[in-house]
Amino acid sequence: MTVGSGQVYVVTGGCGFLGSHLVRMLLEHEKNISEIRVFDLHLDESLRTLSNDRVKVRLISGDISRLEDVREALRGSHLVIHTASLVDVWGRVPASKITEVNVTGTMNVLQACKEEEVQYLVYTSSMEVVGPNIHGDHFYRGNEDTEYRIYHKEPYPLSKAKAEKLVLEANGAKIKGGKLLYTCSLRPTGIYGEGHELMKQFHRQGLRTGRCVFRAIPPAIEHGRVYVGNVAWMHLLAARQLQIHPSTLGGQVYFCYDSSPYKSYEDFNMEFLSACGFKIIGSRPLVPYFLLYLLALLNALMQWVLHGFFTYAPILNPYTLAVASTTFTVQTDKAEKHFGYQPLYAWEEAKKRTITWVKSLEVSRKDLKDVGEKGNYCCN
Ligand SMILES: NC(=O)c1ccc[n+]([C@@H]2O[C@H](COP(=O)([O-])OP(=O)(O)OC[C@H]3O[C@@H](n4cnc5c(N)ncnc54)[C@H](O)[C@@H]3O)[C@@H](O)[C@H]2O)c1
Ligand SMILES: C[C@@H](CO)CCC[C@@H](C)[C@H]1CC[C@H]2[C@@H]3[C@H](O)C=C4C[C@@H](O)CC[C@]4(C)[C@H]3CC[C@]12C
Repeated sequence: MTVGSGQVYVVTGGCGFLGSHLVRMLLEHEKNISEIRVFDLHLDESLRTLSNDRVKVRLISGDISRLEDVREALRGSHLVIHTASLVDVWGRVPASKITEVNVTGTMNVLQACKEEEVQYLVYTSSMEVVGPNIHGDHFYRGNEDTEYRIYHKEPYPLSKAKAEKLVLEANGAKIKGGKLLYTCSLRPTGIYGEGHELMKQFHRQGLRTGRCVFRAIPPAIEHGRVYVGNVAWMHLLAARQLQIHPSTLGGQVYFCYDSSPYKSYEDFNMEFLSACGFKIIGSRPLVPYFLLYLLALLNALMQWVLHGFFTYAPILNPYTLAVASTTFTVQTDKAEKHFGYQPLYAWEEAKKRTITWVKSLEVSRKDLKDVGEKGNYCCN
């Protein structure tokens, strides 16, 4: 295999949901690279096979919270896309671990950039660095300048906000050799698409309830969603343009957006699940909000009681309920203005791809155990 003399990109968390899409996106659309280093705690060996004549995909097993691992991965590279993170809003992982990976890990990436002379860093942040807040203030089609009462209490958003602040503060810092470091931060809303773990859970849950989804959230609550392919595309463009126009992109934050429709979390999921015969029951929530809130509180109490015996971490807790029940949607064109971003996938294409993937879950489940739901496999 002959590999050219292009740039070397490091993708931390490159085996994750977003990370693996990003690696594929770089391979297909970024002509200027000769090596992609996929740095992750848990390696997905299938990515190795993506190497081609032009680009080598190198899998590096390492822990972002260990500076030495990060330094080694970054040595001799040109640019880092830092997506590695512990994504947990359910209490599956202790808060200290989330901080260690998300905050200390990001400090390590910054430190390694300085010591290993890597000039460019694109950070995957989250809408959660802004909100929704626990007061339930709606953020209705806002942009990067919209005023909002930012209030963080939960470990995940708190850690993402701290990490993003560190990343932005590091913009313009001197690195070894005297050059400057340039950083920017991308803030996706709820990402969806092929490989989305939570969608798998909702799909499994729906099969258990006879392909019925019981409406819990008022349909008027808008929840921002963005297709994973477009998030990856925006990372690619940001990485490219950060090097060409560092003074424009450096130190900036950008929401990740595309043409996905503004809908409630449940109605949006139904865009895909309905293609597999799922139905949403109720045009309004079937359970009053206060009961749902009590259930969420009960779940939190159970988690606390059972702590030490086993990890009880159901999908519904007071925080996830607050996020799902508060409008948070983005309408902006900052990324378009600053670096020419336009979604690569139109909504219809993103939807088609996601439906194909959701349908493939049905096939694999059927192959696995032929679950005795015969006749229920009624994908259109
Ligand atoms: N999923 C979403 O809806 C969403 C929305 C906004 C932002 N984000 C952000 O996007 C990024 C990617 O999220 P995702 O949904 O693909 O999550 P993911 O869990 O699928 O991917 C994260 C990856 O990071 C790796 N990782 C975790 N701890 C590590 C460690 N100590 N060292 C090295 N690697 C480690 C994991 O193994 C995993 O492959 C994260 O930064 C997340 O905060 C996600
Ligand atoms: C009340 C339930 C009835 O069906 C629905 C609960 C749904 C919640 C579990 C999810 C609703 C919104 C999600 C979050 C959002 O999409 C954005 C996120 C940002 C990202 O950085 C991490 C994931 C998440 C926090 C995501 C998590 C799951 C929800 C809270």
